[in-house]
Amino acid sequence: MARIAYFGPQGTFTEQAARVLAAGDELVPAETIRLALTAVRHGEADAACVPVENSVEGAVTATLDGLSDADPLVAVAEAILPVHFSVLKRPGTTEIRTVASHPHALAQVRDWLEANLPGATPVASSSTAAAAVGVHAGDFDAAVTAPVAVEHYPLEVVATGVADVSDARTRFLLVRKPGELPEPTGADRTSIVAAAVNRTGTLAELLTELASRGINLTRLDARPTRDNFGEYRFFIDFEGHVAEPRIIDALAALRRRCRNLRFLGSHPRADGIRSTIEPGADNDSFLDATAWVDAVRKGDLA
Ligand SMILES: O=C(O)C(=O)C[C@]1(C(=O)O)C=C[C@@H](O)C=C1
Repeated sequence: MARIAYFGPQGTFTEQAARVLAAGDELVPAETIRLALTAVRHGEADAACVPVENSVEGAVTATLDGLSDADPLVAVAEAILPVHFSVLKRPGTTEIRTVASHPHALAQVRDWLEANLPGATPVASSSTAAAAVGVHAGDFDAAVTAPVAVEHYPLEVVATGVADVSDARTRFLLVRKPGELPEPTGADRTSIVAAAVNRTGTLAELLTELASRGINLTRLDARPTRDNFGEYRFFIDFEGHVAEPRIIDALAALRRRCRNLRFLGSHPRADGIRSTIEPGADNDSFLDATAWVDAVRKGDLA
């Protein structure tokens, strides 16, 4: 049985995602995203389940930074879960003055809190479940949590189905040390992090390498390189799999252009959306073009 570290403690949305991505495996909570990733790097876990992007609040920066620093890890699977929160309080609490949660969660219920708990001060916690632990310990009056949290902590439900945006979703990754890649399915996502040299037009040039090969982006985030103020690295997700000739061609071109390029994985998309293939940018066209050049080099064609 594989050992899967997840961003915990028990009762987070990430635990729910881990149950989808690693059904039947041993799930081990880690207090932070960084610790979940470190457990894999140190060989204490075979894989880690971490949140990567939310449809309302955007990138989970701790995951992006955690994947681009230290030893490489690659994503081998993803899950997308709907995100509706429960608000829980300590039994017997009559006045809610503080309400705690993960910053991503608080950002997704701002309107609800303003309308329903206008006097309460929002407080950031390391995860939604950590907020529930804090309420139980008496540190806060209420917590914004995943619906399953109430099964783990002896708290009282104030409200369920709380979400400012009704179809909010979070995407989670299962990451492991580089090794065998998942097979291509035609509905795949590839992720990279690219640091380009800091001069006019470099980001446009990187994106053009993808666009000119008909590769559709699914996400673009920038994070500071940290060593030089004003310099960024770009997290780029796009349709396709590293086993495909069109993607191989694009990655080789990016490798030439980047100061630093890290491959973060190719895996099936949770939503099953198949790659958009532009005319002339299908894999057969790339194979045919390479075969033509080979024939020219051998003197068989001109
Ligand atoms: O705290 C949790 O329950 C998490 O799994 C983290 C997280 C996030 O990072 O976005 C996951 C889903 C929700 O969007 C809120 C919080």
